[in-house]
Formats: sequence, structure tokens, C-alpha cells
Amino acid sequence: MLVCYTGGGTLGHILPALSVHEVLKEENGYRCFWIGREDEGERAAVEREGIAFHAIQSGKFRRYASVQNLSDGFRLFAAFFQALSILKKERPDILFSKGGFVSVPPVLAARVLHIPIVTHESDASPGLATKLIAPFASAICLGYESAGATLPQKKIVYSGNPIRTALLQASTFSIRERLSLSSDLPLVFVMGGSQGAMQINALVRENLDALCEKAFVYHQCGKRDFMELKHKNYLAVDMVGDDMACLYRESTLVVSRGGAGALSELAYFGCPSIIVPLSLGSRGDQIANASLLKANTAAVVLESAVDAKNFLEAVTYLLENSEKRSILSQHIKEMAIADSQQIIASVIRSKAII
Ligand SMILES: CC(=O)N[C@H]1[C@@H](OP(=O)(O)OP(=O)(O)OC[C@H]2O[C@@H](n3ccc(=O)[nH]c3=O)[C@H](O)[C@@H]2O)O[C@H](CO)[C@@H](O)[C@@H]1O
Repeated sequence: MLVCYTGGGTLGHILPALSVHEVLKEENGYRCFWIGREDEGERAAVEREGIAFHAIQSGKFRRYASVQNLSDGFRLFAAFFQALSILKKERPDILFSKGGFVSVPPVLAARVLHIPIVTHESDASPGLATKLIAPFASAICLGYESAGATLPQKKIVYSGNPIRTALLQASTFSIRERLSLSSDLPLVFVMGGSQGAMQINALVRENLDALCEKAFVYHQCGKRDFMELKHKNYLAVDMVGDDMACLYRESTLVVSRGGAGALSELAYFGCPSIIVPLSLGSRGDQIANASLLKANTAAVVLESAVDAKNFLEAVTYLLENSEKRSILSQHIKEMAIADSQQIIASVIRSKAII
């Protein structure tokens, strides 16, 4: 089976597909390639897995009037023909779209060539790319059931969001030991998602003295807003690599954005969490994701416009209240779907024309 993966824009549109690849690569005769946008980090994430990466032009679908819509329109047009040429040459048995605006032209090209299409939406509400792709897909896998309300019902498979194998494997080391933390010092892991979160970074930096009095703060800032501040009980990193599973397992409390992938990982590990969803400059997907957690008392969700004082109060309250933390942990764990990548892999297998 030759699978063409497509997706990009942020790592949230790449890592879940790589988790599905990890399942399928165990099968005899499986081969694959990727169509994505020219972005160093995205290309590296895919090629690291030994997958051939074909870059195409990528334009953005905006819901508002902008002069960029014109140039991006041309880019999308070019991207369609680039994808058509790649797909004609490679002739995959199936195309799996992980969404993001770059995935739409390859989907249209696959449709023209009668290549079956499976797509996956991570968020609690469908993005524009998923809405555009849905009519052409044989199956639409969803991270959250709520995303399916306006999509063609017969195509929907409720799969949950894939978790990468590296996170599922047992730890070979302890982050607490490596940081030489005493067992009674709480560990707070702050995660801004694959791009970092400037708002959360500011909330942490404004409260640094008070936070580091109470706990060790492991702060993932993202590449764009990284600051290497020297402070007792504090470590700032741009991105977390292999430490991710240990941080989820060993943290007393996690502060996170409301990205769907991150929330699924918090659910898998049962992390007591504070979620600060992104609102500005987004379609509100993180607010919808976080609302589901809030409705299930599975996390403390702060208003997008939270200030430094309220943020500190929320962190302090949870650090001092182990009973509340264990309720959150239990409830978020109930929302986890551990075999999501297997479910999606079997949908891909069943829809491929081999
Ligand atoms: C700004 C933006 O548009 N964010 C969107 C993006 O989030 P984003 O790209 O952050 O994606 P997710 O929250 O879904 O997943 C983040 C992934 O990155 C990994 N990770 C993160 C930080 C790090 O240092 N190292 C690392 O490996 C996490 O383990 C996780 O697997 O896609 C999500 C899924 O469609 C959406 O819900 C978010 O709204």
C-alpha cells in the first residue's frame, strides 16, 4: 500500500499523521511519501521519520477580505498543479490528509485522479480545510465527536487524536532526578504548544519570583519568544524533545495552550492542568477544545484575557489542593482514547484501493 500523507501549517497538523505512519510502517509492502509546505521544521519532522517530502506552494484561506487573498489564490492554483504532478507520478493507493491549509490542493488533485481520501480533524470544531475537504473524503476521522455536527454523518469515524509512540513508551529516566529536584518540590510544566505561547510566557515571566517560590517551573517558550532567564527553580527551553513523556508523567501541574494534540496528551497521562486557550488571531478552535474539558471538570480553564494576578491565583490554588488535582486527573483521563492511531490506520487500510 502506497500512502500519500499531506498536512502542515503547525506541528499539530503533522505529528498525528506521523503517529499513524508508525502503526502502518509495521505492515508488509507499506510505502509512503508526504506533500507539505516548504518549512524547515515541518520538513525536518517528516524526513526524520525517513519519509520523502515533496514541497508545494501554500496559500492561506482567509475568512476576511485581504489583498493577500489574490496572491494566495495564485499560490493555491499553482499548488494544485504541483500536487497533481506528484500524485500522477507516484500513484498512491490512498491520500491521508491531516489538515491545515496546505492539504486542500493535494486533496483536490487526488479527487481528480480518483485516489481515495481519508481526512482527520483534531479539534472540537472543524477547521475550514476540513470543511472544504469533507465532500471529497471517503472517511472523516474526528478527534472530538462535537466536530462532526455539520459534516456528512455517514463518513464520520470518531477516532480521537493520535499520540506518538515515543510518548506511549515507558520512561528510561526521571526528569526530577535529572534536575535534582527534592521529592517535596512541586514541578510545574508550562507548555505553549508547537509554536510556544507569548501570552502564557508573559504570565509566567511576570510571576516568576512567586511561582519559583512554590515550585520548579519547566517552561517551554517556543522558538520565537525564547528567553534564557536565570532564576532559582526555573528552566526555560524553546522546544521539548525526548523529555516530553517524563514531564507529563512527573509534573504536579501542567499549564498549557488548548491545542487539540496537547490536550489529548494531557488526557492520556491524566495531568492536572490549567488551560489558557488561544483566542486572538484564531478561529476559536482552542476555546472550543478547552470548553469540552471545562464541561467535564477535566481541567481549570482560564479566560483568554486572564491577567497575571488571576493566573498566579489559579496555579497557587491547584498546587495547594491535591484533592482538586486528583479529581481533574481522573476526569481528564476518562476523555483519553489510547488507540486512536490504530483506528485511523485501519480506516486508511479499508479505504485504500490496492
Ligand atoms: C496556534 C495554532 O494554530 N495552534 C493549533 C495547532 O496547535 P499545535 O501545533 O500546538 O498542535 P497541538 O497542540 O495539537 O500539538 C502540539 C504537539 O507538539 C508537541 N510538542 C509541543 C511543544 C514542544 O516543545 N515539543 C513538542 O513535541 C506536543 O507533544 C504535541 O504533540 O494545531 C492544533 C490541532 O489542530 C490546534 O488545536 C491549535 O489551535
